[in-house]
Amino acid sequence: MKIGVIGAGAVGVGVCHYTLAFGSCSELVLIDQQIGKAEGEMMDFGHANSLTFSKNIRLRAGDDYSLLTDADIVVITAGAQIKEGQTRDDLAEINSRITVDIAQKIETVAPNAILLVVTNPCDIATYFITQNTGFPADRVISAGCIIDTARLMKLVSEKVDVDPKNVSGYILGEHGSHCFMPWGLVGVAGQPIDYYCQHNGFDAIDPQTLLEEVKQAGFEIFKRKHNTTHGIAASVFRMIQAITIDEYSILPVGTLLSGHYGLSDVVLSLPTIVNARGAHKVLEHPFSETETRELHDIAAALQKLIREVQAKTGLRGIS
Ligand SMILES: NC(=O)c1ccc[n+]([C@@H]2O[C@H](COP(=O)([O-])OP(=O)(O)OC[C@H]3O[C@@H](n4cnc5c(N)ncnc54)[C@H](O)[C@@H]3O)[C@@H](O)[C@H]2O)c1
Repeated sequence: MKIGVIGAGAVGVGVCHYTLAFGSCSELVLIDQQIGKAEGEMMDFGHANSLTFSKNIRLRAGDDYSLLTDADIVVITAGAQIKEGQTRDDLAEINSRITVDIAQKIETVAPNAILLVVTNPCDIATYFITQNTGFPADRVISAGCIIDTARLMKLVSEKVDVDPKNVSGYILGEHGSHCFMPWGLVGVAGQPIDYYCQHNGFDAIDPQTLLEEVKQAGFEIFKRKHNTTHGIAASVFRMIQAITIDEYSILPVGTLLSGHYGLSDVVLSLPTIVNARGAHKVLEHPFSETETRELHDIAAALQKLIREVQAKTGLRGIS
């Protein structure tokens, strides 16, 4: 298994760290336009190879895409980072150009790779990659709402005093402000969350307040340390594991919809089975009328942004 990471910034290095510490691959390649940054990080990681718990993974770094030849998975984290006061959508034009250019370069050397797109706005970037490269849609996956769902689990766990891993539920839609939370899917140990609170002495949780907390969680971190790294790196590692182990894991990742819920020409996060071949299947859930309307409204908002980016960049998009 050969894994590539594009972008030796905070997120890319975090993904490398998880992969080296907990993952399993024979070769890890870090690419950045700042060649010294990529090389320095890999030299630094390489010193862990001498320690007994470390796997002797071949480490490569540089700015040359031929290093990625025949890579199985490539994680794209390169691009502009949000500045204070900006939203993820403010990066749409610049990062769509950057990520499409990167994906086209990857295609020349690793056409069978599965691409995991992290660069924000990740669902828009993923959309443009599917439209401007030959990668099939099931092999271009946005990290989407995995991190938002992890934040939901953590927030609920703190309110009801349990391990976040015992909290179920999903944030779906866009990784950003256009997301929604099907309340009927939020629960603890199989119990609906309202029932759990009522029977275990906890105050009822207000869904709107909770959703707002989830949306703000990234910005709260950003205000303090000017990036978010550990949660997103762990989310990407979760995707890498689902692929390398052929786990058929159901993850709230973003994929190009083709008729699901009556939607096409947009990348949205929905519970999706991920296996060794990529996004195997998007699950169709019996959402309420309100939730289905929310999903369609989110799709419309993203398609508006796609059209704006298309007009400014000339990238292929919605016809
Ligand atoms: N999807 C998510 O949940 C999520 C979470 C956190 C961050 N992000 C996004 O991930 C991206 C990276 O964040 P970061 O904190 O690592 O940023 P960073 O600024 O620390 O690193 C970005 C790296 O990309 C490199 N780069 C830029 N353009 C490049 C190109 N064309 N080719 C090669 N390398 C290039 C830069 O040299 C830099 O090293 C940002 O877009 C950020 O918004 C997404």
